[in-house]
Amino acid sequence: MLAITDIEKTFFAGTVNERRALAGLSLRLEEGDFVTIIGSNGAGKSTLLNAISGRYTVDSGSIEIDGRRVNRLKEFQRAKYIGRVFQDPMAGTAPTLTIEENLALALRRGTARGLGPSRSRAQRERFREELRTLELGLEDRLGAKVGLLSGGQRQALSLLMSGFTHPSILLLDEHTAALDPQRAALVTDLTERIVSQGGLTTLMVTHNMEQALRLGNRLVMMHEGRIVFEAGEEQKKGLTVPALLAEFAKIKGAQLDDRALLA
Ligand SMILES: Nc1ncnc2c1ncn2[C@@H]1O[C@H](COP(=O)(O)OP(=O)(O)OP(=O)(O)O)[C@@H](O)[C@H]1O
Repeated sequence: MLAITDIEKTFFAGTVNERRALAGLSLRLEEGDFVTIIGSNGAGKSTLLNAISGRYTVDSGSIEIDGRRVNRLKEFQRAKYIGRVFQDPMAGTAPTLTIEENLALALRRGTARGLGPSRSRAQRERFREELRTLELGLEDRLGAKVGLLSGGQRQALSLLMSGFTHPSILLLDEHTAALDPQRAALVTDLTERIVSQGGLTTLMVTHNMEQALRLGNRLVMMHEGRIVFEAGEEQKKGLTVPALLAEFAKIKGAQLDDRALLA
């Protein structure tokens, strides 16, 4: 469960560069909710994810994860509740470690216990099985350094690792945006599978409206640090890209030809 109440974040307050990135935003996700977030450039989407993860502290308001207020916790202290896959494929995995070592680290983080040698063979078999489902041929490359993998392969691995740790909240920050269309489609499919298999409570930022409509059970649109449109489970099923554009056009000052939102 994630409960965000009336959060504010202003960068460079009181200077000519002042930017009010979050302007009294509230959002609540129940266990298993998968919410997609769309919005124009500078709407505050990344700031919202950074506020949840603890990269930025908010100026006011509260953030609760599973009923616990986390405002004062540092990013590394929140990490045990939060999984995150970034736009940059280089960000989510340890490049100098092998695929097996990365997966083992994720698994250990999730279960909080070490593995004896007798379990390591079973563990390796489990990794092979899991990797096979990605259909990227990684099951035969357990000893390969992750730094040698392609962007799509690394994003797929990051998602798999998120499934292992079973975070209270999974944050996906335009995690398919840097991939070519074919790999983006593969990672989108994988996202759907891992989130639904794990019943993960998930927030996904995307500029791709088709993806925002296809994935998740709820959708929110942000503009100028606020949520300006929200579609629940039933409403989302009936939504189309033109309908979303029409909603966006209703917002004061918004341009229908906003390239970022149309992408
Ligand atoms: N570290 C920072 N320092 C100063 N200003 C920032 C910082 N991070 C974000 N901002 C500002 O806060 C506002 C919201 O930015 P944010 O990156 O959250 O938007 P976004 O919705 O993720 O945009 P995009 O779709 O372009 O990634 C913008 O005006 C941005 O310039």
